[in-house]
Amino acid sequence: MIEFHRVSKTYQEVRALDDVSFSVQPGTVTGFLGPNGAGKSTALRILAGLARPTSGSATVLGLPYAELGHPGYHVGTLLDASAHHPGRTGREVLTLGAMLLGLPRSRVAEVLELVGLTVKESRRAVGGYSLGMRQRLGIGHALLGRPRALILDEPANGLDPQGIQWMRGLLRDLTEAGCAVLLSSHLLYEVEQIADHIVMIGRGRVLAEGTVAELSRGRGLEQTFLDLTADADRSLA
Ligand SMILES: Nc1ncnc2c1ncn2[C@@H]1O[C@H](COP(=O)(O)OP(=O)(O)OP(=O)(O)O)[C@@H](O)[C@H]1O
Repeated sequence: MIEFHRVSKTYQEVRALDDVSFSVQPGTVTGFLGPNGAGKSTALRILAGLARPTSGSATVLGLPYAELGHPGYHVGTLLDASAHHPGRTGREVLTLGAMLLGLPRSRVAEVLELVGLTVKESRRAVGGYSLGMRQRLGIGHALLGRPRALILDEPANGLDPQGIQWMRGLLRDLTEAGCAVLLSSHLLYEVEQIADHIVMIGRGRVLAEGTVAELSRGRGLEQTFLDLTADADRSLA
């Protein structure tokens, strides 16, 4: 459902992505893990049509994002939880999103409930939201059109343990309904709790992919991650 095929991206001197290929199947959560600067956001931005690959292709439902008709009905994106205007209320942000998609206002109330924001909170300006509340709002915004694919950049940032548990439940419900979820993080523990499948990236290259059990190799995901990213650093030093 989500497919990266030999994607490379170069910014002047920096090779942010180097021949990246992997796919995300319907009904699964894929955790996209990598240290700072590994290329995660670049890959997700390319998938969401916000940056062009230097070569290769990234598609959702077989098409590049820009070629999807009514993308909000197919793909939900959360790339920056702080992207919304700080002076707007959470309810206004969702209402504008619903209007753009031609959805009834009743969808706003449904989404608020889905992401656990109260009526009172929804009437406050987003500038006064905690990071966790902004993440919930951003996830709600991504879900407005009931998309079949979700792209989430660092959605666990700022969520407390209850928030992580809530997100795990939400993503489980979505994947049971057939949704494909790609989420990036450098928070290993959170990804381990949430993802069915993991793609590890370092220095713009896919270092490994598989289930948590496969990648843990009996020594834990964290050790695998540290070893692989150190090897990638050494090979490019
Ligand atoms: N617009 C840009 N112009 C120049 N270089 C960029 C640009 N965007 C990203 N880069 C570089 O590309 C590389 C990958 O960055 P990217 O933000 O994709 O990594 P990341 O894995 O998301 O990191 P983090 O976990 O810190 O958010 C970095 O070296 C970064 O400096």
